[in-house]
Amino acid sequence: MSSPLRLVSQSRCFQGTVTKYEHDSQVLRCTMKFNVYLPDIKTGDEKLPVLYFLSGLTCTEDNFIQKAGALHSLSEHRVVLVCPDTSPRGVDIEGQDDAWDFGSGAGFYVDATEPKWAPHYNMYSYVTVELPELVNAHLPVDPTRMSIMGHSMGGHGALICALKNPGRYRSVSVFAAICHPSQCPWGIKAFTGYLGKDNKTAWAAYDATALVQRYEGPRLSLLMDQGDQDNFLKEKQLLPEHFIVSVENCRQKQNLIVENRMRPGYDHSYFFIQTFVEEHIHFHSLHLSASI
Ligand SMILES: N[C@@H](CCC(=O)N[C@@H](CS)C(=O)NCC(=O)O)C(=O)O
Repeated sequence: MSSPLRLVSQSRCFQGTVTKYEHDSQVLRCTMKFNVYLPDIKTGDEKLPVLYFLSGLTCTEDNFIQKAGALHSLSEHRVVLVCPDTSPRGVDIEGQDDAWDFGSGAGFYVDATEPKWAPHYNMYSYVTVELPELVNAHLPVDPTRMSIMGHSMGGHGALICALKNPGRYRSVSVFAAICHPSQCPWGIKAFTGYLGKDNKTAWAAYDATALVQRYEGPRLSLLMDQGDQDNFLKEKQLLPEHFIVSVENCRQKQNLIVENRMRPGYDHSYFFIQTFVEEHIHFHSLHLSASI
């Protein structure tokens, strides 16, 4: 059987390769691209741990892999990186390109229920089911050693993927995550559009601050980084303080190992990510290599 993954481009980088693939997504009903960094495989049957990175608003599969400076560290720690896009592409939905914070480039990692968006905007199922199944089937990764990280909207995505799937991810880390989407302008706009204005139960099911309070599952390690000069923090788009209060109120808080860092002077940009990304890769590598 031929592979569903079509090779778009490939470049060597440190002791490994960056490859862009294209495939026909069933859950998004469109052609999607994603990037993979694969450290060199030493023996034929070797399987490496895998880290998913979810990007923020306006991003594609390229931002993190090109701008974060993470590949040297991934090569050293021998961890595979998978970077998906942030929304369905090339679909025909009226208004999808009207705003930078909704529609194209802003899928918000939910499965839409509003009829206009539901046929395509299913980024939650894409990043938690369809993409990992493809990666596990066609790349040399160990499906039992999987972690997730993200930035901004992708930080929200990483948190909900981990919290909604206890035990699936070994660790989760975020840069400047949208932590309480039900109560910030970006999240309210996205949830209203994709899930419906009055569907507050569905909103809570995709909201890290609501989900973490009810978390029941094995120990989960979370690393959170936030710059104190981040304009979106000042505009109350991110609300990490709400998430931390919810962690404190979780009945099983002994199972949530949260390290929350405020970084003086840093903003929301990839310069901030570059500064701390090695610490995140090291954090994930420890969890991915631990025997459990
Ligand atoms: N639309 C605004 C803000 C978008 C923005 O800051 N996006 C963040 C994620 S929320 C990002 O990662 N942008 C892409 C980049 O910096 O490479 C702009 O373009 O200035």
